[in-house]
Amino acid sequence: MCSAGSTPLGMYRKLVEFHKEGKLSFQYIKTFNMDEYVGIPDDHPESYHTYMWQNLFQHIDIDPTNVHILDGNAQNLQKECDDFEQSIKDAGGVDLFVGGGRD
Ligand SMILES: O=P(O)(O)OC[C@H]1O[C@](O)(CO)[C@@H](O)[C@@H]1O
Repeated sequence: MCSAGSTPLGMYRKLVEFHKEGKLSFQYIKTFNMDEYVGIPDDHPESYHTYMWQNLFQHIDIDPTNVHILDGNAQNLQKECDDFEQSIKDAGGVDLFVGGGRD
């Protein structure tokens, strides 16, 4: 479970570094982000989609189908959250939670 914000940035940088040094692969990793803004496009500079791709995902070998970030533009936000919860359960639950700030 990933978060955005300033707290995990240093860790994301280290993960990218380890990957580039050939010490770490994300090939079999599934990620879920804890939140996303409602009503801004995924490619908005402030979205958590943009944050995650710019700071981590585009630099590592993660399979994009293993990246899960809530759709803040879903027609039915409750259903989006419920489906997201189910996807987490289907993936076997959360093994590691990377929080940020006071979360
Ligand atoms: O780590 P920071 O900069 O305090 O940011 C925390 C923010 O990041 C988020 O965790 C984003 O995922 C928010 O929920 C939270 O408000």
